[in-house]
Amino acid sequence: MIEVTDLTKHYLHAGSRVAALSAVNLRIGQGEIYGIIGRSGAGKSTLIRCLNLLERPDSGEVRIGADALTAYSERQLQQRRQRIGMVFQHFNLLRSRTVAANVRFPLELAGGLSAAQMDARVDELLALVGLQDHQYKRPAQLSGGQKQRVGIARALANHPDVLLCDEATSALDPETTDAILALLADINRQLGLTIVLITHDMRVIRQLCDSVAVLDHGRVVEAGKVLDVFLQPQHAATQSLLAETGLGQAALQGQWRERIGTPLLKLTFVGEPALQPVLDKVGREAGLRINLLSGTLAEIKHTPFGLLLAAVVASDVEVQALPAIFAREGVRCEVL
Ligand SMILES: Nc1ncnc2c1ncn2[C@@H]1O[C@H](COP(=O)(O)OP(=O)(O)OP(=O)(O)O)[C@@H](O)[C@H]1O
Repeated sequence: MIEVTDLTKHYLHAGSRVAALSAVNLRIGQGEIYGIIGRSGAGKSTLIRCLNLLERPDSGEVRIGADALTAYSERQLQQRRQRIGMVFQHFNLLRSRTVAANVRFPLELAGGLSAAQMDARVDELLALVGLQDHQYKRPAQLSGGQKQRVGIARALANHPDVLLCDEATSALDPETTDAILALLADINRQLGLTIVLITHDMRVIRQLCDSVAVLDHGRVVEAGKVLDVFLQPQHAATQSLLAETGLGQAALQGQWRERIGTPLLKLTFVGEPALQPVLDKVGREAGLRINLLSGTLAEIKHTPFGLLLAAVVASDVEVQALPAIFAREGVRCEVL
């Protein structure tokens, strides 16, 4: 469990104090993949760097398991950081070293293993990230995705209990991003490792994370299970980030409410109902014609979900009865 309590951080800029983080609280469960999302300047980098105390907060506490990192001396922190892996946006590989030597580097720094033990560990890590055949190459001879695989192998070298990912896929194309996200999901499953990542991309959150916190102007404005936050976003910052993905209520509602002039239904399907012809069934049962205006079918971490906007020509009484009818089919219906 990672617990962040009342974390505050200011920077001095041109003689004035800029609040980068204001009273941030997070609870991240053991083995969870936890995403922190926000726009540029929201405080994401500052927050992730405060988690391993690369950045000292002004006040507040960071605990990882039983360790209160904020109370540690620099020397104690150096030791503890060896079990906090970090993956960077621009990989941060040593150019003069081979792939194997990059992965070996943190083992050399930590000490305690013989050369043969380090070699065996490097082989194991390269197999885990699928780079067995590239161990003698140098970073310049690798693709972006392969470089990030080296970065991930290096971060895992000393058996960390937490992996921090700082925009780990934002320098990669969409296909390579998918492959790296799949690798991180696989590592989380295989090793039971807690992963905390920062991103500005809701797609990363949707594909990979169990929980999410939305950061806005240095504050956590919303946090919870990804499914809940996606389907019922409470804060304007979350709604605006979701709208860009086509999954937000704002994008669904848009101008249509005014123009169509009939009640609109927002229908949310999670799991099996997302794949069933529920709209047709309910329309027949209620004797109403439901006109589909827009819709999305997607997955949140392998759970299918659908978000539909529909218009219905019906009396007020008939419309008010619809949420209960849809609920029987496992679909949430809101009359907008
Ligand atoms: N070293 C610094 N000195 C002064 N101000 C800083 C410093 N680092 C960050 N800030 C300010 O703190 C705030 C949060 O910055 P931070 O880099 O954490 O945001 P971010 O969400 O990671 O942004 P991005 O996505 O653009 O990297 C911003 O207003 C930024 O200008």
